[in-house]
Amino acid sequence: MTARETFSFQTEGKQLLDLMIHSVYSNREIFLRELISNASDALDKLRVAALTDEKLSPLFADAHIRIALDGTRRLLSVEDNGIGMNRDDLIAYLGTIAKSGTKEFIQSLAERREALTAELIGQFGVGFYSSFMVADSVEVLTRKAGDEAAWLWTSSGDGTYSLEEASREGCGTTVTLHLKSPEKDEEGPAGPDFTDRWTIGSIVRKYSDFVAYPIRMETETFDDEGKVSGTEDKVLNSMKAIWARPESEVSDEEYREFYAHVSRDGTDPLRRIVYSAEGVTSFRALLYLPAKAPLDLFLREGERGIHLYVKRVFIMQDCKELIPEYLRFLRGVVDSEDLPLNLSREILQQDRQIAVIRRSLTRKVLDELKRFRDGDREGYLSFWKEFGKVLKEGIFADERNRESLLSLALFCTTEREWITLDEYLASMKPEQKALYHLSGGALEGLRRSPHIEAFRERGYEVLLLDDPVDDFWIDVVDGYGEKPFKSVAKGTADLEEKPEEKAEAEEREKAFAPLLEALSKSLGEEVASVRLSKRLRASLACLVGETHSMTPQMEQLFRSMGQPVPKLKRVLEVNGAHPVLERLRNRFEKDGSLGDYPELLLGQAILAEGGKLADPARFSRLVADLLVRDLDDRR
Ligand SMILES: Nc1ncnc2c1ncn2[C@@H]1O[C@H](COP(=O)(O)OP(=O)(O)OP(=O)(O)O)[C@@H](O)[C@H]1O
Repeated sequence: MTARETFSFQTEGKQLLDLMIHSVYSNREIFLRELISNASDALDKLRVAALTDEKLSPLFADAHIRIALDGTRRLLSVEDNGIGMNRDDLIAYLGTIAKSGTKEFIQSLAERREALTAELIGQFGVGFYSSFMVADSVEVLTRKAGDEAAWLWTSSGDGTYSLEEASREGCGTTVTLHLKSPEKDEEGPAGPDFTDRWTIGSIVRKYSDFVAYPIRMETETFDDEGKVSGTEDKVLNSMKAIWARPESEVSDEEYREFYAHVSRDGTDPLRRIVYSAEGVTSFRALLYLPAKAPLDLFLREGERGIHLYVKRVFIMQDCKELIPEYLRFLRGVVDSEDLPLNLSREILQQDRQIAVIRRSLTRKVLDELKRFRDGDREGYLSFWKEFGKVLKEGIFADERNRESLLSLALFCTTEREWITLDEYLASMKPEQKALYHLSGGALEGLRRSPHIEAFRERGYEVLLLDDPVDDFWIDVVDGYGEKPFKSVAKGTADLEEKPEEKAEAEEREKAFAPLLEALSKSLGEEVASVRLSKRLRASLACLVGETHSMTPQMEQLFRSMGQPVPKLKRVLEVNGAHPVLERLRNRFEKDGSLGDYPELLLGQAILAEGGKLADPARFSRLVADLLVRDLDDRR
């Protein structure tokens, strides 16, 4: 036997424990749900391991979870005969927080010294550590399936834990909580008594009724006269797969609890999708739209939450193949009637039936989202604000459902907030030829951009695409509702002109030609060319891309990813009707000089679109020189 060793929790583990111990969280009973979920996961893991390892298969017998209570010593234990943990597992799983996102989140909470509220707890799975909300100390006695050695992990939540070799009959894990005494407990003697059988029974039924393994608890038996005659193990949960029951027979409460179980999210979901497909491929699905985006939504290794079952038997967690990447925020289960039980991750990728399930689920989810959009716009908007960015990835990636996804998207425009493309089309001017849009930067900047001036003047609404992902899909989509998409910051503005405007523009073109050529020459490699603008009204200058060129934001993104990108050259458009241009032309015609104006015009156009100057110090010097000259002139 090895001696007892003491370890420190990893920093974030300490911080999480600290938050758990010192926060008053009204819903502390969820610690039991967390322990039961872990036990149920451990049984799932053993069952799956036993499928491929013959030595383990006899171990998966009489799979169960057992709760034991001792009121005198204030003990509560949750025991399972699942996969168990070895020494390394204990250090890796109970000494560290492995989940990406959670770590950063805890750190930022601890730095801000923010109290752990139900809302915050909801944003990450509280897991095993939640035991410390109700216990002074916790013991974990565990033995990994296939191992002889067992281990005892103990901690009082004070920043350290200890490990020592121990013995345990059979594989599995027993988590024993030394419950806080009522005097030390924040809720005092009036709080729930977690050693009371009735209390525990109702907590189990409330949160864990559908757990697929029996949750047993020793219960007193009574003789005919009502006297305690002994004890026996009673099963507390119904074990009914919630998705296999008709929707009308399941209460909202049960659906909510199941969501908490599969998602480990403490916030109620926004909506559920219950789906049953019959035919060549039969399956049932119970999916949820979470209310809040998880912390790892944009991390490559983030969790993808659909669990796969075959004929009510758990097969695997986070089955990525069941839904497209852009629906990765969905949580829930899919239960197939036809797939084999011994599915491996490799087989999954090529399985034809999985592909059929994915197509059918995608269609169903998109239909449900349309219903959501039409039936509860406010709710849908809150969904869109959390997950719209992810759905928009689908516009790019899923050609088959592109039209549907476009119809689901909400946009802010120069005139309105959060409208659909159909709403945009419905209020379009009759002569308007395209769905105009502008991308790059934050909404406020876009709203003030010089590029939109002529469009606004004509009453054309411009879609403001402020998500970086917009630059990707907008390039692959031809149009919507038979109208093309057109950037107001690319190509020449093809706004129709009245005959007198046309004549005036031609006149101006001629008059400005020599100046434009000289400006273009002076700016050299900085711009593709300099031309008179049809889109500017009040502003002096702006930069526009070629019709199919990258936006500056995309250029920056590719560069930051280390990809070689040719330098983007854009056209400098100047406003011929602006007094500065008029005066510059006079000066140029008089003595052929341009002074610092080419650089000033270019810098000014970059600043107006919220861009970054290559040499801000130099630009600021040029402006200062200009100010001196102006002030000198006034002396
Ligand atoms: N009863 C158990 N049997 C085997 N392993 C367990 C058991 N309880 C916990 N573990 C291991 O410890 C890990 C950490 O558990 P914890 O409850 O903190 O987080 P989690 O279950 O992974 O995530 P969540 O935050 O979603 O609860 C688990 O992932 C699992 O590997």
